[in-house]
Amino acid sequence: MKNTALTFRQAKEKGEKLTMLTCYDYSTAKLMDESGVNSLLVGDSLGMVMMGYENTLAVTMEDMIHHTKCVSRGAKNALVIGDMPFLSYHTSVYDAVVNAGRLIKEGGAQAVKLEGGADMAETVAAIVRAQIPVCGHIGLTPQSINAFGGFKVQGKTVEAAQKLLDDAKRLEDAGCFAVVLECIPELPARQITESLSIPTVGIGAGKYCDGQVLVYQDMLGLYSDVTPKFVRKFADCGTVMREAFRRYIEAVNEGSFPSAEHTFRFEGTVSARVS
Ligand SMILES: Nc1nc(=O)c2c([nH]1)NC[C@@H]1CN(c3ccc(C(=O)N[C@@H](CCC(=O)O)C(=O)O)cc3)CN21
Ligand SMILES: CC(C)C(=O)C(=O)O
Ligand SMILES: [Mg+2]
Repeated sequence: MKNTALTFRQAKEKGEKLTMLTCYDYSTAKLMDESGVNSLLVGDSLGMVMMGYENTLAVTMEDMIHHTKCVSRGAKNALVIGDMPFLSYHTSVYDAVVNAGRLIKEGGAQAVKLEGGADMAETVAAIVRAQIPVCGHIGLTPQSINAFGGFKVQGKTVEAAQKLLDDAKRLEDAGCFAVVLECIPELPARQITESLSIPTVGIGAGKYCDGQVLVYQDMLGLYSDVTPKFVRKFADCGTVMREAFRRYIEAVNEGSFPSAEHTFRFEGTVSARVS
């Protein structure tokens, strides 16, 4: 059955965990959907893992729409969430609603995600008024890299943790159906999770969150430019892929590929050569 913003809220009421993975293309979306993940996040992390940028700031609405289209076509049951890229919602509430709408209308997503807390509450409320479900995102918000001075753990002091809890509550009040907690210690993540009626989805936020999300290239061992402490490699697909590419090159070079089974049959006689 199709996961929706509503089933996210209900999962928390039932005490069921939620799973989310980032996804950027059709074939991977199908594989993930078939494995039963609740949600596919077309993250602006695609700037790093798909495009090779050092951070997420250069990602455009066109990049996000392109990849969201690809993922939507492959997701039968998973909720597709389109990530709003840097500067697509900071310039005005109007811009935010228009750009959120594009991820839905053009990208085929069922929800959007944006970074920020109390400062974005008004923006979130306006998008929700347009009937677009919004997922919040607080803690390490990568689009704030220049303000933070790097990808750094947030909410380490009592004051910072209190601010995160206030932000989370403002997002819930503004109408978010879920909130991502990125790179914060276990205790504040647990307190936020217990204080909200909407689910928290953690990435580097410990085990007490209602759900978890990982960048799929990280969990498959396909990307190593940044290696956050919170990543578990569930498979070493990088090694599998490198080895397959090497075997292909070797087979072509030695002439064992393509063999007869991969070659089309000619129907004329061997002597009737084309000239
Ligand atoms: N491939 C990938 N995986 C991600 O999880 C991810 C992205 N890209 N791009 C967008 C953001 C950036 N993220 C990051 C990137 C680096 C760290 C990192 O290196 N953190 C340090 C903590 C530093 C500190 O102690 O403050 C670590 O050791 O985990 C964390 C999150 C998470 N997101
Ligand atoms: C890491 C997740 C939460 C994200 O925002 C992204 O992939 O862009
Ligand atoms: Mg993101």
